[in-house]
Amino acid sequence: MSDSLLRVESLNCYFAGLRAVAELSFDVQPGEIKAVIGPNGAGKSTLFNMIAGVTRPTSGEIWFDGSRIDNLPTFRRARLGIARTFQNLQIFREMTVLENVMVGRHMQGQSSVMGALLYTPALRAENRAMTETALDLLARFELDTKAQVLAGDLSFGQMKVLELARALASKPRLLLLDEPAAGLPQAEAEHIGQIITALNRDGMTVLLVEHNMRMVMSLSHDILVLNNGLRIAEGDADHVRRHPDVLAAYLGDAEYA
Ligand SMILES: Nc1ncnc2c1ncn2[C@@H]1O[C@H](COP(=O)(O)OP(=O)(O)OP(=O)(O)O)[C@@H](O)[C@H]1O
Repeated sequence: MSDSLLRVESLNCYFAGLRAVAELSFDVQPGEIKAVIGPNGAGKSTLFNMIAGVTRPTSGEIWFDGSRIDNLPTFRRARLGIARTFQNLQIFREMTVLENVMVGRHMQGQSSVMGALLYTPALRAENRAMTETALDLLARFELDTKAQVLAGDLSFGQMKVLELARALASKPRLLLLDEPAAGLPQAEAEHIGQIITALNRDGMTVLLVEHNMRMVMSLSHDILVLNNGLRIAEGDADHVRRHPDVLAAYLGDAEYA
């Protein structure tokens, strides 16, 4: 569809003959929360990495807001408005919480290299504005009281929230969330789910990979199910939950109860 924010077309990824993603096509519409699920080894991370620009597709196309992006380096995709979080947190533990968010915010900074070297008034003003925006973000996630705390001293759940805040600091249009609930007890997973839902209500488009089925089923508008690199189902929670191929793929998987 032409009004998609993200379009994946006939995407393939082979690793030395092993098919990780095969002939995969799908759309993400602006304003939707779409989840990608599937058993271990289904190809979810490979797909995510191809969209973020970490893994090069063997063939196929990826389009973002009308532009083809599969040949662009990661930072160009980020500048176009794609932000991501990582399954294994990538927090700077020796930096403060505020500094971690500022790192994300600097992606959008406009000052020139010369301006940065001379620390011009324009850069000072930009930095001030960035700090305020970062503090606003932290307040939104109830982390403002921790702004000056070292990120490494946060609880695991707070680090997950911080990573989300940092991704948002670049003011993305598409948020790629790689297992945002991984490693969290259900109550904290629900808190993350509420944050994602609130962001989406404010207009954020989200594509997430997640094993926590309760979270996926409760917040996704659309769910894409992969198995062995292939799409086996796509649709809303009710459709996916009842799909015979999905049930067969997850047979014996305790997480999908
Ligand atoms: N860099 C790589 N080199 C070789 N094979 C890889 C590489 N990355 C992934 N694979 C293989 O591709 C297939 C898909 O893996 P992928 O990590 O994308 O699955 P996944 O759905 O994310 O699994 P999980 O839920 O366990 O994270 C697997 O068979 C995996 O072993």
